[in-house]
Amino acid sequence: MQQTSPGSLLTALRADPPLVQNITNFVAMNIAANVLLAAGASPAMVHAEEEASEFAGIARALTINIGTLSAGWMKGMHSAADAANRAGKPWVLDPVAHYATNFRRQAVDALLAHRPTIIRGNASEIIALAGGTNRGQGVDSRDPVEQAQSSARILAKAHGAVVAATGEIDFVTDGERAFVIEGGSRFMPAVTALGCSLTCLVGALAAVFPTDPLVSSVAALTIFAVAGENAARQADGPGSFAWRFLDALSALDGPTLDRQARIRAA
Ligand SMILES: Nc1ncnc2c1ncn2[C@@H]1O[C@H](COP(=O)(O)OP(=O)(O)O)[C@@H](O)[C@H]1O
Ligand SMILES: Cc1ncsc1CCOP(=O)(O)O
Ligand SMILES: [Mg+2]
Repeated sequence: MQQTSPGSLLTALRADPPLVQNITNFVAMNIAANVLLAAGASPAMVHAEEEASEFAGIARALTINIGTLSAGWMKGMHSAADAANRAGKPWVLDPVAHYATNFRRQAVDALLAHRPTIIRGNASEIIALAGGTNRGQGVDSRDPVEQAQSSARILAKAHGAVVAATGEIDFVTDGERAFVIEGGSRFMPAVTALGCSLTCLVGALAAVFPTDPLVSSVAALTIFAVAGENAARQADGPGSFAWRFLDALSALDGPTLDRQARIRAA
């Protein structure tokens, strides 16, 4: 097992569970916290403007998601992103349905000014963020990841961030290097907030290996791909898939992850 393989990073996460602050949405809070616990991390859903920046000083990584945005939450997001940057900690942006309304578009523009370490979105969100025409509907993607790859590369260069575009396959790039990760299950987009939960896991892996957020992002995407594949084997539909996914995440170990990983340079 290489020192930076997904399996070795999962083992490192379990050995020293990172505290991850998530400013996420009402839909995602519960499942995302359970996903982080099943993976072995310590989640904390902390968004109030009175404490968000103080907490960012304690946590090893921060994730910000605009899924159920309101004006009060924006203040917490800005102060937490500032605090994470000042402390040199990685933070991840999930621009949920940012193309849907002016409020969301403006919020994402303002958050991008804080220079996220990693941006994780579905294919439609990544295409739209780079100014392309997308077919997304609300929070749901309707574009193939293949079409988001050039957008992801453009965004990565423009914002100095790692950019992950997810869907049936996943694509991740820092603007120079790029990888495709295969796996997962058709049930995944049928369970709400799994993408939001993945964003939180991307934060957890960035905390474990902050020196190379592309490598840590590949690990997080691979963990989801392999756990999703394993959970789907016995799932009857989205309901049983959801609990089997948590079980598959918690059962996954480093060597198994590396054995099942399907990652290729792109
Ligand atoms: N059709 C699919 N087949 C396999 N995995 C999928 C599929 N659609 C999404 N996924 C996986 O589901 C997770 C969430 O991605 P996605 O659905 O793109 O995000 P979001 O929930 O933000 O729209 C990722 O791990 C992705 O690889
Ligand atoms: C349904 C919904 N509505 C606002 S946020 C949200 C959850 C979106 O989760 P995901 O982006 O992971 O599909
Ligand atoms: Mg999403």
